[in-house]
Amino acid sequence: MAKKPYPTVPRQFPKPAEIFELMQFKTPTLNATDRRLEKALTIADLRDIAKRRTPKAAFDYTEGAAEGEISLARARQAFQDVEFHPSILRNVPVVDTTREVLGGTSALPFGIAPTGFTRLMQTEGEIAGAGAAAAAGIPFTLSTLGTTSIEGVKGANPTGRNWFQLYVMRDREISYELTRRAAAAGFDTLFFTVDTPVAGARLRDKRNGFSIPPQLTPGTIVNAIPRPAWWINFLTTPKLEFASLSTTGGTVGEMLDAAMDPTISFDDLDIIRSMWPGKIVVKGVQTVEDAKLLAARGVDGVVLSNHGGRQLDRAPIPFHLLPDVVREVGGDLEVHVDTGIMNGADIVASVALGARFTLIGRAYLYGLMAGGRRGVDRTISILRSEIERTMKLLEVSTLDELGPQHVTQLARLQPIARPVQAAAEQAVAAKPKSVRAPRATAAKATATKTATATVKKPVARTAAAAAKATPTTKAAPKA
Ligand SMILES: Cc1cc2nc3c(=O)[nH]c(=O)nc-3n(C[C@H](O)[C@H](O)[C@H](O)COP(=O)(O)O)c2cc1C
Repeated sequence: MAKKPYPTVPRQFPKPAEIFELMQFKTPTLNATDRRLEKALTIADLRDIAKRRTPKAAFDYTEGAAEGEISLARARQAFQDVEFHPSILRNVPVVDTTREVLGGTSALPFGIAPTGFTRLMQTEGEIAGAGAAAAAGIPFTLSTLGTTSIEGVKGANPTGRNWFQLYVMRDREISYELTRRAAAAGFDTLFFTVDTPVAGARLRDKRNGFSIPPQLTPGTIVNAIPRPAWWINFLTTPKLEFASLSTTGGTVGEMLDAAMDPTISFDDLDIIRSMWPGKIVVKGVQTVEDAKLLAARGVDGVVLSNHGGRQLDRAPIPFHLLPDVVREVGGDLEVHVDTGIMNGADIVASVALGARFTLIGRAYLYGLMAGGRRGVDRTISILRSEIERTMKLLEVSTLDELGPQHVTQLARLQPIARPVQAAAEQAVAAKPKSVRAPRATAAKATATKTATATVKKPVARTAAAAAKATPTTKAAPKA
């Protein structure tokens, strides 16, 4: 045979031992839920499973946000627009993900956010959430609109950390009584939610005709056929209802509107604070100015949050607020952040920019809908491995080593407040000062002044945003 003009790999007969080596099959997972969950590698995968298994109205109630759902989309986008700056050769064989938060420890830098009507998503509801949190060593937050009682959650997480989220309602006594019960049950922190003076417009609920309690219509029956497990769970477990409130029917939005009080104020915060023996955190802070007011009032923490986009649409992106708020009040109180977290790397980025802690809402609920308690365990384990992997790739061994040098927030939408203010300032400067304005003009001048003052704050933020890295300066680490 003619010699080949290039080197070749020698050929042989297949060896049985080598074939056998290739045939080491994995023992099959017998439990169907585990089998399903094993295939979920990301929170987005859990979401896909959740969507297949949950009736449309319940899934949409969970996944949906307010109006055009722009707040949520932007918050998620902001996390995707993170650029990380890894260090190298720092010898990091293991990472420590524990975090001191609000006077206690959490094994991971996130906890489970308060969510209302949770047993709608899957019948195990808060019991699954609190149990999974207990197993993982992270805090669980029970909502005022929860479907399991304060004492029921304590039973599911007897030795771990439980937090209680409070809505101050029209009937103040209901809120005061819940506060007393949560304190008596040993919940260590109260989250006072302030972004819900009225309900946001959850249009999916309206379109789906979703009401409390859920009603059977021809549409829901057709939708139920491919989702028998959810219905079997629903019909064979205790009635789905709010554990701490009696409801009057209608959508969740209509119920919220009936229960909430748009007149709540800082005085209510002071009253609740005087009643609560533990730590108090205000959830739903959306401006630097409000964070400063709260720091001056001595609260223990704030959650930068727009309620997962379920309240005001086109609200500020909490993750973008983070550096400014941390700079202004980070020395006085703990700054937490939520809305849009779908990946452990989102949590790492938040910690790097100064968040003491983060909360997960839908990421937890997707797991719950995908597989009850096991699904929530899966959510936590996915996020844990993403956090650990990101830390190892950044070559930091503790969360405290993370800093702004590790993250650039790439700007996508630039505020245009600056030219507006510049024009207003120019107009004021152009006015001859020596001429005494007649009455009407004086009134106009005052109006211009007010307009200038109101655009000033966004401009200050604009300047801060501009100082953040933009796509053109993206290689520069954030100061
Ligand atoms: C279905 C659902 C119900 C919620 N219910 C409450 C609630 O009762 N009280 C509250 O303070 N926040 C509530 N939230 C907001 C969450 O606590 C959290 O701020 C939000 O989910 C974070 O955004 P994410 O879902 O993108 O993680 C709810 C969120 C969802 C998705």
